Amino acid sequence: MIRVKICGINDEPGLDAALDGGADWVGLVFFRRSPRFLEPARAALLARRAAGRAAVVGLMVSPADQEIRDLVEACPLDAIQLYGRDDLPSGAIGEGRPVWHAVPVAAPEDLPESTPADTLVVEPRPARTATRPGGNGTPMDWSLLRHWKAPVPWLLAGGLTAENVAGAIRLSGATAVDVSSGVESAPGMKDPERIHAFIRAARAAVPGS
Ligand SMILES: O=C(O)c1ccccc1N[C@@H]1O[C@H](COP(=O)(O)O)[C@@H](O)[C@H]1O
Repeated sequence: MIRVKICGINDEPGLDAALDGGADWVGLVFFRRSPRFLEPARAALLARRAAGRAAVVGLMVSPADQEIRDLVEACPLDAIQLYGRDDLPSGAIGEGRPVWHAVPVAAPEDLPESTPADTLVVEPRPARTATRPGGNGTPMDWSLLRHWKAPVPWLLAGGLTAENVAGAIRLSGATAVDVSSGVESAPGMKDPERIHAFIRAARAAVPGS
C-alpha cells in the first residue's frame, strides 16, 4: 500500500485534483521565500475544503514554538512538518498534532536511528546555493534507503515525478511518497493533470494500493 502526499497546494484546482485523485495528505507551505507560500487565512480556506478527505500538513521552516502555536490556531492542520528545529523536543511542540521532521540526506550516516518525531520526511540534502531547504525538485540516491531501519513511519520526498516514482519506490522501499515540484507546470503552479498522473503512477507501483 503506497500513501501519497501532494505538497505545496496553493489553489482550489490543485487541491481538488489531489482530493479527487485520492491523496492521503495535502501539504500547505508557510515559508515566505517559497513560491508556494500561503498566508494562514488563505490556507485555512483550503484546509477546510480538504477536511474529511485528506489530512492537512502544515510545513514550516525553523519556526519558534510561538509561531507554531499561532499557526495551528489560525489554520486547521492535522500535522506539522518541520525543517530545521534539530532541537525537536518530544511531544507538545505541535500543540497535540503529530510532528513530521524533514531529514536532509546525502549519505547513509544521515539516516537517523531514533527520533522524537512521529514521522520522518526523507529528502536530499539541498545544495549550498539553494534558497529553501526543500521543494527544489532534486532527487536523491534512493538506494541509500534500501536497508535503513526507520524508527518511525517515513515518506520519501525530493524530485519525484509520475515518471520516476515507481523506480524510487522500488529502490528505496518507501511506502509513502511526497511531491511538490514534480506536479507543477512552473514553480508554485500546481498542474491538476500532473497531480492525477503522479497519484496513479505511485499507486500502480505497488499492486493493491
Ligand atoms: O515547497 C517548498 O517551497 C518548500 C519550502 C521549504 C521547505 C520545503 C519545501 N517543500 C517540500 O520539499 C519536499 C520535496 O519537494 P519537491 O518535490 O522536490 O519539490 C516536499 O515535502 C515539499 O513539500
